This record gives sequence, C-alpha cells and structure tokens, in this order.
Amino acid sequence: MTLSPTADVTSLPDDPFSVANIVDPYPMLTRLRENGPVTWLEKYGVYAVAGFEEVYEVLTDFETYCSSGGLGPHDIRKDEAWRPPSILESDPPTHTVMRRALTGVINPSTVRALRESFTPPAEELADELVARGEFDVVKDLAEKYPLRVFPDAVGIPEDGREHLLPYGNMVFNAFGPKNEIRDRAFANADEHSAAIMRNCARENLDDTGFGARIWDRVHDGLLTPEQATLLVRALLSAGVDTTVFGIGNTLKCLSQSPKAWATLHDNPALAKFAVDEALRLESPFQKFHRTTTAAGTLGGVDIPAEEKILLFTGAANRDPRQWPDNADVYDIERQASGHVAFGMGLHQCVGQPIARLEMELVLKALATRVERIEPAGEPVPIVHNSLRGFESVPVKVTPR
Ligand SMILES: O=C(O)c1ccc(-c2ccccn2)cc1
Repeated sequence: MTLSPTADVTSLPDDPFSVANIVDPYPMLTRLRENGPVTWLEKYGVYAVAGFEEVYEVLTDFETYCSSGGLGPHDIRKDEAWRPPSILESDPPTHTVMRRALTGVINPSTVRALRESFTPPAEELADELVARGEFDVVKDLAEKYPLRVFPDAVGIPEDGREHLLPYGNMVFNAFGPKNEIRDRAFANADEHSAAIMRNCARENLDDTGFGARIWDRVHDGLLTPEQATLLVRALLSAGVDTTVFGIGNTLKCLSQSPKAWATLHDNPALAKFAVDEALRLESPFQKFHRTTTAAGTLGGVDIPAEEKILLFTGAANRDPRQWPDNADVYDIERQASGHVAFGMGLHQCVGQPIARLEMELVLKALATRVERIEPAGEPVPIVHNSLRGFESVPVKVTPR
C-alpha cells in the first residue's frame, strides 16, 4: 500500500523507465536534481533521489534504507521475488557473513594475481581490431573480452557460457518495473536460470577458480551450501554485463574526445583516470531501489517507513554541486574518484577490483596501439531498466 506523499515533497510526472528517458536520461535527471532533494514519482509511487549528497546518505545509511526489500520497485518480502534473494538483497547480520566470505575470496591481492592471465586476451583482441582499422567497440571488444577472462576466473565450464549475458540482462532489468523491457529480458528465463544455477554447483566448478574458493568456506563452516551457491550466482549475475557496459561506455567517451585519447596515448598509466571519469559520466549502473525501515527525513523531506526510494546513482555522478566545472563533460584530467558508480558503503561492489583490472587492461592494450580513435557512426543506446550502455559504438582507429 503506498501512502500519499507527505506535504513537503514535490511531485513530477516523469517516467524514468520510458524508452525516451532511457535513451537520453540526462535532461530528466537534471530536472530531478533541480526539483529538490526528493521527488515523488507519481507513475510508480516511489521517492526519487538524484542529488549526490542525498544518494550518498541513502547508500551509507543501510539501517534506515535497507536492501532486504530488494532493488526493484516492489518489496520482495511482500511480493514474490523472481529468484531466492542473495547478498545483494540482504542486510546485517545475514549480509555480514556472506560479505566476509566474498571479500576473503575477491580482494586486491587475489585480483592482482589475475593480471598475468587477463593481459594476453586484451592484447590479442587489440591487435586484431587495430589491424581491421574499423570495428564496433561493443560487439567486437566489450562483449568479447570479459567473456574471455571472467568465466575462467570463476571456474565455470565452457558449456553454458552463452547464458551469462542474457542472465545478467534478466537480473538487472528486474531492478525496474514489470514493463515490456523486463518482459523481453525474461523471454527464456527458465533456460538461462537453469544453466547458471548448474554452474554454481561445486561439482561443476574447477578447483582453481573463485567459485571453488567460495565453496571452501562451506567446508570450514563459515557458509551453508545454499549461501555458497548464491554467492557463486552473485558472481555470475554481476560480473559480466556490468563490465561489458563499463568497457563500452569508457571507449564511447574516449572515441568522442580526441584530446582525452591523445592524453591517454601519451601516458597509458592514465587508464585508471579515463575509466573513473567514464564511470562517473556514463555510469553503467544508473538506478535501483532501497526500502525505508522507519519514518525519517532526507534533505528535509519527510519519508514514511516501508517506502521505496529510487536512487539515481547515474544522476548523482553528474551533480554539478559535486563536480563543479562542467559535470556533463568527459574530462580525463578530472578527479572523478569518489563517484558512486560502484555504490558506496556496506554493499559497495565486491567485484570492483576485477572490473577495474579488465577495463584498465583493455584501455592500455588499445592506447599503446592506437594513435587516434574516432566515431564511425552514432552510438546506439541499449533500452534497459537499470543499466546504461550501447548496442553498438562503431569506431575508426589509426594505428600508432
Ligand atoms: O547477489 C547477486 O545475485 C547480485 C549481486 C550484485 C549485483 C550487482 C548489482 C549492481 C552492480 C553490480 N553487481 C547483482 C546481483
């Protein structure tokens, strides 16, 4: 039951899940930020939060704004969840043991060990594509590279990997309303889910990957078999689509900024800054929900308990109050760190070091081989309920 909004919140009729607002979200996001700290979205009966300060407050106050209601617009504790909840849809104390297990397996030191095996595929792909001179950043690189390295790092079999992108597409579209976009993603849901769940079982995981390391924590009593299964599912849910979009969005920004590419080409060590600025400007993960556990106020606006808050992390990352000089412009020299593209606080992305390694290696492989990159056609945005990315980003490259 959705209570009517309290007196001091203003309403907007905008539909953040309309095709128009997905294809070009930024005018609407500016309207939301300028409308005030919290906006009542009449169409969905949720409170929209788009300013950096308020988004940051919601992300870091996990007690008032909980995750166990799920990241979609309906509370999964009241409506049927489409799949058993896992670490993403959990709060302390349940969350604590799963997070401890996962960070024991995936952390800067275990990810550093991946650099050696993650580098050759990036360089082979870069060699191939630079030789071609013209290619599609998304179809020929962003959708290929993560699938060359990440499934092996988790330790899943070759068989069934074609379900990874479609499954991630379901997971992330499920953070939006039950609309056509979500329905299309769920067209072959059972087939994708069955294939992914098979690869979460210990017997289907090789002995060297992240999956087996998670299962080790069952043998030492930290996790139940159900928790281990769901943590491997978390890796397979979250570890592909987001990095595909991260690579695509970063190269889309760079292909449209000759100055930025020249700076990166002259100093490939700037790859990290090029990535952070792209994740700020075109955040792959644009929006998702939290649920209030008690009545409170946010930015001076009263919000009742058990209400859904729609967090626009993509809008927060473009807040001019946080990035004063031209927040809407790609500037590789900008100090973009501090953005919320990987979330913030308790649920901050565990896979962040893996995603960063993948994006850094792809950028360095291209930056050392390519003198100039330029658009060879208009990028085509993907129509998606929570992720921002492109179907295609055609480019033309001039070898060094
Ligand atoms: O526990 C899961 O299944 C799960 C965990 C994390 C995510 C996620 C969401 C947004 C960005 C990156 N990761 C999705 C699913």
